[in-house]
Amino acid sequence: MAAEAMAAPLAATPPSVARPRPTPLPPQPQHSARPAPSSADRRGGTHALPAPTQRVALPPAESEVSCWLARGVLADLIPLFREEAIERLEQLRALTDDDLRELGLKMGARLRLRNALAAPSASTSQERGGVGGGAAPSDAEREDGTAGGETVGEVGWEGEGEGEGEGEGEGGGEVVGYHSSASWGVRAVVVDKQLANWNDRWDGRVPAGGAHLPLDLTYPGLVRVHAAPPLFLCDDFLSPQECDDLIAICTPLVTRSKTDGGVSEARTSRSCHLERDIGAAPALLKKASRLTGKPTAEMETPQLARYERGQFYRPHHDAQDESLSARPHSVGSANGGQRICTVLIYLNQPDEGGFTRFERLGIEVVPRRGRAVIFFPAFLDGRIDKRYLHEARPAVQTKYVCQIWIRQGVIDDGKPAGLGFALLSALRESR
Ligand SMILES: O=C(O)CCC(=O)C(=O)O
Ligand SMILES: [Fe+2]
Repeated sequence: MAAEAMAAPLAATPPSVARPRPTPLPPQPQHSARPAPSSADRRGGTHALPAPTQRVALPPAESEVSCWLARGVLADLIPLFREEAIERLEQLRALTDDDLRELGLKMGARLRLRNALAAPSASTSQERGGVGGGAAPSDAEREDGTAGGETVGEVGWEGEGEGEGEGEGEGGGEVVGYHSSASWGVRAVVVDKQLANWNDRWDGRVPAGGAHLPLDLTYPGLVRVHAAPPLFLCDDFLSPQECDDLIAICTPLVTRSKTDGGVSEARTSRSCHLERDIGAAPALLKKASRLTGKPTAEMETPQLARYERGQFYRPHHDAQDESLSARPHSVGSANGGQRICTVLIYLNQPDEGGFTRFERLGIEVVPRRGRAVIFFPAFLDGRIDKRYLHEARPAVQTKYVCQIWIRQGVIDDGKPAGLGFALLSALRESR
């Protein structure tokens, strides 16, 4: 389904591996004659919001109950409550002992559940801004602040640009800064020429006149580490507690990650999606919103992913590659438009491996707990920016990440939050 294709980034394959055939796409709605203004327009940008969206299912996201159960010793009950569509903690609380017995829960499980619900951690996520209690996993965390890998040099920061409008010329770029301290960790890599000229129908030219989503450059900790195209890091984007919460949620929920064509040998991690309005998601999306100026309704449900030793995500673009699509712009315009910004956050800090490599920029980002990497898979107008080809290098130790993909416009996920969507659409229409 088209929306799933967008929610799971397109996997691209190196030349030695057969390229997966683009998934045939269902008929797509046409752009409306009069697109509504986008948030960027309101900020003075020039791009147009994609057509009113078609209601297309997004990948299934985990419910509040699943996330809460996942945090404690109750993960075994997730399938049961999923099956019964018990999604909110208040629904769970309303179940009587008889109800639970009827659902087939043994006395031991009923007791565990009752005790867990009585604990302070069982207040709703909205009240707490987090998800239930339970010990966070202790894997792969380092407190000494170091990260593996050789760092090849140090240069001073050359100031921060405005994050857009540099999109002309050849695909090369300039690393404006990386730090010699490995704990800081952006390192230059020798660009693999084959990948740099890799056969994704990119001739090395960057579309003229392209602008990227502007960021709030005053966001605490935001640093531009690559000039053109811009690539930003933001350390401590998430606190250690927020990272631990997300890791704890994702551990029992993840299933094999998919790409545009479903399960693929190009992407071997496991992942899940969180509802936008429950658990840790709202706080997470709020930060992304502050950073990008985009409303959370224009963000996909956050994804959590886990890589075990040896798992990877081969070079790919996060945006729909129109040149590979049978219907240019189709997936993007179907619901929310193209992905124009990726906020990738590392939730833990492996000692080695798991770097995010941008081969065409000649840099690798070192995973560091709480660090966000921000880049722009497509320009504001929806054209893909192929300079951001990237991959997750094979993990050596378990690695956890969280991804937030921001679209050109509002995503209609068919959820009650659709009220917000409807209001926003109405507001935009009336302008
Ligand atoms: O895990 C990483 O380092 C990169 C993940 C990624 O590129 C993706 O999920 O689209
Ligand atoms: Fe990606």
